[in-house]
Amino acid sequence: MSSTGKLKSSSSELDLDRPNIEDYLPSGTTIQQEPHGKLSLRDLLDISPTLSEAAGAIVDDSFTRCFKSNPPEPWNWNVYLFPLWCFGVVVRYLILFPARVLVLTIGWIIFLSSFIPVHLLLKANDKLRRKIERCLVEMMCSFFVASWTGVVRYHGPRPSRRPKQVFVANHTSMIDFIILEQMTAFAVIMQKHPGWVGLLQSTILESVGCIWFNRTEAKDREIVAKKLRDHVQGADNNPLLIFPEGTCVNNHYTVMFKKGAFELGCTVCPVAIKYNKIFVDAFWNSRKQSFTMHLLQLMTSWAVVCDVWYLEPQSLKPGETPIEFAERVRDIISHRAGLKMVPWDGYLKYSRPSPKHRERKQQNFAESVLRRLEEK
Ligand SMILES: O=P(O)(O)OC[C@H](O)CO
Repeated sequence: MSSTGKLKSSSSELDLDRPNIEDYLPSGTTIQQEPHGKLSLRDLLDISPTLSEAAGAIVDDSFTRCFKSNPPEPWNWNVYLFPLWCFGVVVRYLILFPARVLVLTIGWIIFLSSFIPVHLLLKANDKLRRKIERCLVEMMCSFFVASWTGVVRYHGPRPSRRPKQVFVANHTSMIDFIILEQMTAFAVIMQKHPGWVGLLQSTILESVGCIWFNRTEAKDREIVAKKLRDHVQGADNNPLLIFPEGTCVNNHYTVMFKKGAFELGCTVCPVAIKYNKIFVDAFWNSRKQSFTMHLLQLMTSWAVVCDVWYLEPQSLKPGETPIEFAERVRDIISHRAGLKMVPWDGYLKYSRPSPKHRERKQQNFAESVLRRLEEK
C-alpha cells in the first residue's frame, strides 16, 4: 500500500473513532424548537466544523482514550454481593498480599545472593557468567509474575537467539517486559527511570544487554541507534526487544510505531500481548501512579491474566519503506491482540502540538467564519 493510501486509511480510522458531539448534546432540541432569536449550543457549534471538532475534543478524543485507565466493572452492587466483595478485600490484602511479599522477598534473596558473586567472581569466564546471569534474571522475573499470581498463556514458538532479529511488542506496562523476560532473557530498549527501577536498569539489567535512554534527549537517540546496530550484529547477544510505541497504551489501542526497529535491516518478530481485565487493569498510567504503586495494585488483586502471542517473523518487502513496514507489523499485532489502531504519535503525551498545526487550525476557523459572514 502506498504511503498516501496508508495515510488516508489512518485518517478515516481516526474519523471513525472521533466522538460524535451530537451524542453529548441534550436530545430532543432542534434549532426550530428554540424561541426566535435565542441561540442554542447546537447553533454555535454549527458555525464551523473546526469549532465542533474542538468541542468534541474537549468532551472526549481518541488520543486521550488511548491513555485512560479502564478498571474492571464494579460487581459489589447488591446486598448479597457486597459482603462477598468485603470478604475478598480481606483475603486479598491480609492473606494474599503478605504471602506475595514473602515470595518476592525470597526471590530477591536467592537472586542477589547468586547474582552478585557470579557477576564479581566470573569476570574471567564471560560466556559462563552471561549464561548464569541470564538464567537468574529469568528466574527473578518469574518471582515477580508469581507475586501477582500471573496467569500467562504463551502461544507460538518461543524466541530463540539468532543474529539480525528484533522482537517488537505492544506496550501496556513495564510488566510486559517482566512477562516476556521470564521466558527469554531479552535485551530491552527502554526509557531510563528514576528511583529503584533506575538502579535495577543500570546495574542488573545492563548485564543482559538492556539499553536505556532518555526520550527527551536528542543526543541519547543517536547513541541508542548506534547501540542497536551494534547489538543486532552480535550472534551471542540476547535477542533485542523493543516496544515501538515508546509509551504505555491502555491495551485497547495501539499508537504509531517508531520506525527505529524497522530500519535495522533485521527480521522483525512481532509479539502481541493482551491483558484480560477480569481482575485488574494492567495499564500503567505513569502520570498518575508510580511503578511501585502499580506493582502494589497488581499484588493486591486476585490475579493478572494475559495472553502472549509470538507471531510469524516479518521482513521488509521490496519497495516498502520502514514506516510502511512498521504500520504492517502494527496491524499484525493489533489484529492478533484485538486492539484498535489509531494514527497518533504516543510521544504527544509529553509535548504540545506544534505551532504550525495550531496555526493551520486557526486559519481554517477564521476562513469558515469569514465565509459565513460573506453569505449573510
Ligand atoms: O507510559 P510512559 O510514557 O511513562 O512509559 C513508561 C515506560 O517508560 C515504558 O516502558
